[in-house]
Amino acid sequence: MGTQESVTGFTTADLPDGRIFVAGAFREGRGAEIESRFPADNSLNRVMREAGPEDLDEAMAAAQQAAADPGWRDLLPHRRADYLYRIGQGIAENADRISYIQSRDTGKTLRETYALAMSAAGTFRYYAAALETMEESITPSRGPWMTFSRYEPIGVVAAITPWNSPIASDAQKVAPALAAGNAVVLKPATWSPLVALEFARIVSESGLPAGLLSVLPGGGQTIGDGLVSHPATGRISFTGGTKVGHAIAEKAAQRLVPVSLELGGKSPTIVFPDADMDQALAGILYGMFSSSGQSCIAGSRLFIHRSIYRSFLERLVAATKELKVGHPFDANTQVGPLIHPAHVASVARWVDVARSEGGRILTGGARPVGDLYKEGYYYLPTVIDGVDNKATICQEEVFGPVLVAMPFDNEDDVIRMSNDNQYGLACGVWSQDIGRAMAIGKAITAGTVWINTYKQFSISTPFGADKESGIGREKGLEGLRAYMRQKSYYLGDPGVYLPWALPAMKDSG
Ligand SMILES: NC(=O)C1=CN([C@@H]2O[C@H](COP(=O)(O)OP(=O)(O)OC[C@H]3O[C@@H](n4cnc5c(N)ncnc54)[C@H](O)[C@@H]3O)[C@@H](O)[C@H]2O)C=CC1
Ligand SMILES: CN(C=O)/C=C(\CC(=O)O)C(=O)O
Repeated sequence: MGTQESVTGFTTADLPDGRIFVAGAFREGRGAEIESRFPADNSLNRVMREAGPEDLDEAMAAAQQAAADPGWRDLLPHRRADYLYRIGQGIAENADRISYIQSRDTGKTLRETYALAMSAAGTFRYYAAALETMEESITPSRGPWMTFSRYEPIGVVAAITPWNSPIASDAQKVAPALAAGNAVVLKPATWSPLVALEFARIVSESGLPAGLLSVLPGGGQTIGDGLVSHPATGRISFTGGTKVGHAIAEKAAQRLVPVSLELGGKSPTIVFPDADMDQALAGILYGMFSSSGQSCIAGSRLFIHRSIYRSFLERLVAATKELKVGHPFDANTQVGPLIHPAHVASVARWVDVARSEGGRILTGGARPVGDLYKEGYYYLPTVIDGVDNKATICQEEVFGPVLVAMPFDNEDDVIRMSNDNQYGLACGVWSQDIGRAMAIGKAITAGTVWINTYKQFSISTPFGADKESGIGREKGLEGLRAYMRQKSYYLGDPGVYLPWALPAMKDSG
């Protein structure tokens, strides 16, 4: 793979050395030994030790101490912003390196991982700017006092992230949590431990006081569960699968710890006959098969109006066959490998489920063959039809490059089918009748509606959903408030003496 590696300007020597980041220092973890491997060819990234329970306890103690330190707790917002600006600048200056490390971690293409790195840099800049401009609120007085809200830090935030877009999801939690004046203990996914450690290096170089961030790669059942259960955890911010989200929410409920949950999806995309077909085709391919389909918002259920079903589906299948499935370092690659062999097997099992339900595999449905693919964790972009919306393959999240297409007859029909699903994360509508598209978007249960576009993100726009797709919102100012505690103040007017009892109630007789 040397030739591919050389195009990056980096080698595996540039990968983080695998030490975890605890209370401002890098050191070997005291947990299990793991291997991090490159999904493109199964080559070794690092052998490292994950965090152990002792590391978690030390990180949490340091976080508590750092959060309570007046030097941080009482720091004025624009001074906290200085740290976030420095971290954002550090990420931007190291974007190529972060991109390489994240690609080695996850198998995502360099184009995708560079975009995620710059997204993370923008996230830190956005929340720094928010800190400098966010206003508190004086509420209309209803008595001889002035009323206003103050927003205070929570204390220690447990941030738990998935493997599909680690640097972006790490930043979307750590930046607002620090901006709000908290300390953060971050646990990245077991399958993508390295880029979070590069992130830790950049944060460390920003001069952020020790203890305010620790990064503990470790198992979900050990470090993840330990974070959720730890008495010092004041808020849990989780992104991952719905099943784990439920488990975390149940644990958090025992201590009434607030949670934000960014979970799974099975998002519908709808194509009307008046859509710009070329635009819709490009958007649907990107919305489904970029990130190799490993995206929470992947448009994995495609509803095509019956009048154009055959013609549009034929174009879609032909275009899917043309997608470049290749090495993540190849600039022409559109679809790279999946994260892990176990995930390839999971995706293949879902395609077998579709077959068992009468699904027709119109393209894909297998691993690619050829020297390039034999060591990597590849799976072909797959399009299936011939099943109805009640089928398991239409109800469950695959989190891989598998699209299911179905016809619809009218707006009521497609709204009903779109909502007939446990998830409610996102939806896409392709129509040049914007009034209709807005009405469809309003009627579908989804946290994000894309109209004549798809899978576009902005840190200034809240993201999240309901039903089995989560609780709460990330990004935007809502994403900042989530890491604060609102406190109401009543400031009594001078010289006003409160009557002993409230004015007598009017005689109700
Ligand atoms: N809604 C959103 O914004 C996003 C949602 N996702 C979802 O994430 C999933 C794929 O990511 P995975 O890492 O496979 O999800 P996962 O749920 O298996 O793991 C997510 C994180 O939780 C940890 N974890 C696992 N069990 C835990 C437990 N009992 N207690 C605490 N932590 C635990 C894991 O180690 C990992 O760090 C998909 O369902 C996808 O839809 C992914 C990206 C964005
Ligand atoms: C939530 N989200 C982006 O904000 C999801 C993404 C892209 C990313 O993580 O940046 C995804 O699932 O691919």
